[in-house]
Amino acid sequence: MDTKKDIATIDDIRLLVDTFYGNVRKDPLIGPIFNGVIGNRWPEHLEKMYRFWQTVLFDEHTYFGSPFTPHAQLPVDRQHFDTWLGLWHGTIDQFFIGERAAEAKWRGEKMAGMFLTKIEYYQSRSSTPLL
Ligand code: HEM
Repeated sequence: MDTKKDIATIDDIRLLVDTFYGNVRKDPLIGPIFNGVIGNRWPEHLEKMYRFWQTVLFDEHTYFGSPFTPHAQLPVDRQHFDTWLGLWHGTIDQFFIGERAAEAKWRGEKMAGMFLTKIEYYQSRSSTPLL
């Protein structure tokens, strides 16, 4: 029997975010990038990401910031975003099914696509982004 349910509470978001970044940290391609920048600030990053997804999925505005800014100068390309998305979709599917689960995947895809487009734009011009 399938006991999966939709993403419905902040505890669901915590479970999703904690498991996802646990997988991210262990990934050989993107793990070192995250760990290198975040270092010992993981609790702070996770708290921020709970608020980010709470804002995106539940329309409860607890996240304030500019999501793209910390990504602008990262040494990443399509492969890194594909890895990120593979882990994101895989973690969602591990626990959840439903409309919000589908929206979380779709939002992840949209943001990853937008970040990649901007990063490639800056890289192709070797310019410093206007933040
Ligand atoms: C390979 C892909 C990615 C890498 C390597 C990456 C890396 C990072 C790192 C290192 C930070 C922390 C910066 C810091 O606190 O010093 C960060 C923050 C963040 N990331 Fe990503 N990220 C990736 C993809 C994404 C995607 C696809 C999303 C959106 C769905 C996202 C959303 C965010 C948000 C909201 C923050 C917090 C921004 C703030 O400080 O307000 N990231 N990311």
